[in-house]
Amino acid sequence: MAVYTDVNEAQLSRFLQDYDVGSVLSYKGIAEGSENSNFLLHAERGSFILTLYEKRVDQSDLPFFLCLMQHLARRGVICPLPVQRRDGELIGELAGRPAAIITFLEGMWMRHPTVAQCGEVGRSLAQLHLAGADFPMHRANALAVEGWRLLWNGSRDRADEVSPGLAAEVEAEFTDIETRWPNDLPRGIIHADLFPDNVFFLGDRLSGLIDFYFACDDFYAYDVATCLNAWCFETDFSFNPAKAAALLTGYEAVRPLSDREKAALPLLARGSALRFMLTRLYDWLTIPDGASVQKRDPLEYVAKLRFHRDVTSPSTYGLS
Ligand SMILES: Nc1ncnc2c1ncn2[C@@H]1O[C@H](COP(=O)(O)OP(=O)(O)O)[C@@H](O)[C@H]1O
Ligand SMILES: N[C@@H](CCOP(=O)(O)O)C(=O)O
Repeated sequence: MAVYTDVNEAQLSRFLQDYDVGSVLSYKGIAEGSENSNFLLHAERGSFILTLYEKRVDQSDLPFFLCLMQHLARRGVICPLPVQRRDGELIGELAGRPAAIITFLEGMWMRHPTVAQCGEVGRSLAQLHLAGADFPMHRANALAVEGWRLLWNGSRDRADEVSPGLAAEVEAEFTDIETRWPNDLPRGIIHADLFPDNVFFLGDRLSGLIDFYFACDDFYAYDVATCLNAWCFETDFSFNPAKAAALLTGYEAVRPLSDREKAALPLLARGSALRFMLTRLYDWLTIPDGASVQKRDPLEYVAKLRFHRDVTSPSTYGLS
């Protein structure tokens, strides 16, 4: 689910008086998503997504996320455009939560993306990186290497409940990854969560990137590594080299990777797999069974971690 906070008609009508979108025609909660409460809103002047920001989002980050979407949309990235209130602000308050309206994007996310769609994602990711280069705001990656430790401290003692031996395996990963993590690769604004459920398609044409609520400053190649993990493995967790080659070729058609970025990819992909394994593990152990939030399988990311651990050359990903 992703409606944690309910909104009644009177509250919504009052909220919309601060916007120039006309009156409500209809609205309904959206089940997908996990962080915030989202509603599909049909108003007299169009269709929008209404988001109420919940506790997992730090309110002080909201101007960064919304101004970033505005910046990227103005530079041609196909992403939602936040709607300005009459007073020029992007954030209001609804049902006691900070709230915003963004434009609705047509399309569907792909549960089984094709090789061609992976190429489109690579291309769009590189466009996002270039378009974000002159964005004046900054946000440190709260889920960079140091942040992983905090998550791990909250789950280490129970990790073996999920898979025997997992605690020792993850400890060894931390030691290796923390020691070897690069500190001087090209960096800038990254999406940081560009999974298939955050990318819409109309056929093979990419029609939108959404969910910028993990966006931050970090290595561009780390964002590429996250996409390799999210897009280029099959449901049995096997790696699909054709999808990886297409994703990287699409990316490099817009922003070529340097030799150092390419050489770092196996380690970055391992680190990214560890990051998503840790958030999933934490949720797996802390969200009660039967809660309406969808829990994602941490073992999927253990399998990806193991795959990258054995990669000795970026050529495995289709790079020369
Ligand atoms: N701009 C948009 N256009 C169309 N649908 C959207 C848009 N933004 C969000 N959605 C819908 O809302 C769902 C949840 O959005 P998302 O930003 O991923 O939420 P969360 O941050 O809670 O994970 C998406 O899966 C999609 O169905
Ligand atoms: N993509 C992450 C979870 C974040 O969920 P989202 O609904 O905000 O995209 C994962 O798969 O672990």
